[in-house]
This record gives sequence, C-alpha cells and structure tokens, in this order.
Amino acid sequence: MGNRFGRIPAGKGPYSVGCTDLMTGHNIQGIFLRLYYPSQNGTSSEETLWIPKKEYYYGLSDFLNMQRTLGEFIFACFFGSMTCPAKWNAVFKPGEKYPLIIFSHGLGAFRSIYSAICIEMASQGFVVAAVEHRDQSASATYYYEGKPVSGAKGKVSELHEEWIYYRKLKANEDEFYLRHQQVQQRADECTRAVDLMLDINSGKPPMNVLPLNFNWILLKDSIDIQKITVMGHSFGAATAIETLGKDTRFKCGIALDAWMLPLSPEIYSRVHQPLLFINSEKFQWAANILEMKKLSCGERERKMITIEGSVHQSFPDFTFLVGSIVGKIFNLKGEIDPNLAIDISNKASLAFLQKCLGLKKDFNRWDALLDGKGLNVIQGTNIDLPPVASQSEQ
Ligand SMILES: CCN(CC)CCN(C[C@]12C[C@](c3ccc(C(F)(F)F)cc3)(C1)C2)C(=O)Cn1c(SCc2ccc(F)cc2)nc(=O)c2c1C=CC2
Repeated sequence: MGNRFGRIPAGKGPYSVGCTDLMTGHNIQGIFLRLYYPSQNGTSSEETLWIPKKEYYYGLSDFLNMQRTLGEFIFACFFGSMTCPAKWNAVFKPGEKYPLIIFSHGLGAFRSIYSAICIEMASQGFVVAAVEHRDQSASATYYYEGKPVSGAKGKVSELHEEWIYYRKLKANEDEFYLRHQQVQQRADECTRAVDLMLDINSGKPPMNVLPLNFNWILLKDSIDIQKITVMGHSFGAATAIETLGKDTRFKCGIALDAWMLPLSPEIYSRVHQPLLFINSEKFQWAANILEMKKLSCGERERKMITIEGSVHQSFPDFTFLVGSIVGKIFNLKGEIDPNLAIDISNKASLAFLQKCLGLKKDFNRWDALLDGKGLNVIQGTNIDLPPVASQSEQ
C-alpha cells in the first residue's frame, strides 16, 4: 500500500514475488539479508512492511542530520505503514534454477529501500539477496546478542537486539581511509551472503535468528550457482566492483550511479568480469567518471549508459513516495518520471544479464538500451571529460 504521493511499482515479470528476512549468527560477524524471490501465487495475503522497525527512523534522522524525535515523527507519519509489493513469507516457487543477485545498498541506506529494483528482478525469475551491511554505513542495522545469564557461567539467556547506527565522518577524518575499510568489509559480507545462499541451495536450512518460519528446504537445488551477479547503488556499486575483484564466483556486476572514492586502483586490475555502469545525469562528476573509465578500457565487456533527467535518488524507493515539493527540496526526483527511470535501469540490467549469463529469456529485446539507444538514455556519460582523458578513450 502506498501513500497519497505514490507507491513502489510492482514487478512486471511473470513471477509472483515473495519476500522474507534472514539473519544468521549471534554476533556482528553474521549475515543479515532481505530475500526477494519467485513465489507460489496465493500463498500469502499480506504485503511486506517496507521499513520494518522504528530504529531505522532514528538512523535515517542521524544520517540526514535531523533530531531523532522529529525524524521519527515525520518518517512514521509518511512511511509508518508503507508496504512494498511483495508477499511477506510467501511460499518459494521450486522447480527451476534461478540466477542469484546479491544487492548492496548505499551510504545511509539499508536492505529494504531498493525494493522496486529487487522486486522487478525477482518477478523476472531471479533470487535477490539484499544484504544489510554492518560496517556502520547503513542508517541503522542490528544483530542479536545473547545476554550472559548472571551466575550461570557461559550460559546465555534471551537474545536482545544490538543496534548499530550510521557513523558520521569526523571533522578531521580522512574519508578515503574510512570508506576503503568499509568497502572491504562490505565485499566480505557479499561473499559470505553467497556462501549462505549456496549452503541453502545444497539443502542445508539456515539457522535464522529472526522469529520467522519459512520453508527453506524448497530452495534446495533452486539457485543456478554458475549465474551469480553482484549489484549495488552508489557506495553499494563500489562494493559490487570490490566484490568482483575479490570473488570470481560472481560472473558479472551492475554498478548503479557508482561512487568510486572507496576503491583503491589496485582492485581495477583484478576485475575481469563484465560490468555495466548505469549512471544518473545529475550525480556524476569528471573525476568519478574517469575512475570508471579506468575500469572500462580493454576488451572486457564494459558498458556505460546514463539516464537523462535522473538523479542519484532515482534508484532507491523514496523517489516513488514523495510529492514533487519534498522531491525537489531533497533532490529525490529528477525531471524524468521515477517509474520511467527505474524501468530503463531495470530493462538495461536484464538485457545485460542475459548477455553475460547466457539466460534463455527474452531480455535481449532491450539490448538497444545498452548502446544508449532509446528514450531518455544516452551511451556513456553526459559529463564533459578533460580532453586528454577523452583522447585515451578513442
Ligand atoms: C546530509 C547527509 N550527507 C551524508 C554524507 C549526504 C546525504 N546524501 C544525499 C541524500 C540521501 C538523501 C535523502 C534520502 C532520503 C530522504 C527522505 F526524506 F526521503 F527520506 C531525504 C534525503 C540525503 C539524499 C548522500 O549521502 C547521497 N549518497 C547516498 S544516498 C543513499 C540513500 C540513503 C538513505 C536513503 F533514505 C535513501 C538513499 N548513498 C551513497 O552511497 C552515497 C551518497 C553520496 C556519496 C555516496
């Protein structure tokens, strides 16, 4: 269910979409992810709560430099009962092998706010695991800690939630050093998310510390383990690139409006997989594009397109849920209709994945987008590069 401004668009593909949460481990080393998957129709009537706990409002307020009680009031009013168009805990649809996408969120975001992208991919026949990073780059996240029972040595009593909030950059702190540490932890979490999904695929049900009953056995032999992609937005796109360089089980990557600062150039020589850059028109700048170009040279399948009229926030879900006034103030909407922008991004992604993974689908009908052909899309970048740089690209 949406609000008076709009709602998160439903998946356009043939599969019904289910959603559930999975947290493993009783400490910060565990993995926390939201799973979007093809589901059996009619097995769940309730939609998925978009922002599942009020602590995320506290984290968002911190991130946006707002007072927590004010932020909580505003977010609870506007988004308190907002749902996304996926059936909560719907039964998984077995019977075929689905390619796997690991999705990495941006700075100040968390696992549930890219649901328009994740739901569309799941509706097209992908299993999508949106990880929630514990590197203090998320607005908020949590893990369960067993509280030692006083007296009984070593025994832990009931589990309690331990929240980690967004860590602001300190005044004299070197941003690269912090973000480079974080991007390495983020890549490690994407790798451990694949380990977890492969265990599940082998028929080993996970130890979910969240109080949910979900039939994980149905996922046995349902992941195509040769078709694993990593995808992310902004800091999450840098995470995707770092992950490609560290884990060759990932066959390709999609970088949505990548923020290249956290990456050190030494990773570029280790990324050999195909990579698609989908940029917004307004966020990018020359130095950032030049870093992408360092990755784009050479024969490897590297594509870059830019969505005209789009902004950095055209990829997360807020762009669908705010009116034009708040949208303008916070730069959450560009000139392009948010549904059209995400449509271009999703179709280009699907066409790219079919090409890289050899899918037997009809996503090739959107190949033209990958060459920048189509409404509101251009090949490469709209950013003017210094002459010497553009020469090297000829
Ligand atoms: C002032 C804070 N200052 C911190 C460095 C800059 C804040 N900022 C611009 C913002 C996020 C904005 C936002 C969101 C959401 C509402 C709402 F009202 F709709 F909720 C409003 C206003 C404020 C647009 C960004 O950081 C942009 N950005 C992002 S935004 C990811 C995100 C986070 C939270 C969300 F709810 C939605 C999306 N992810 C990145 O990986 C990177 C960057 C920049 C470089 C790398």
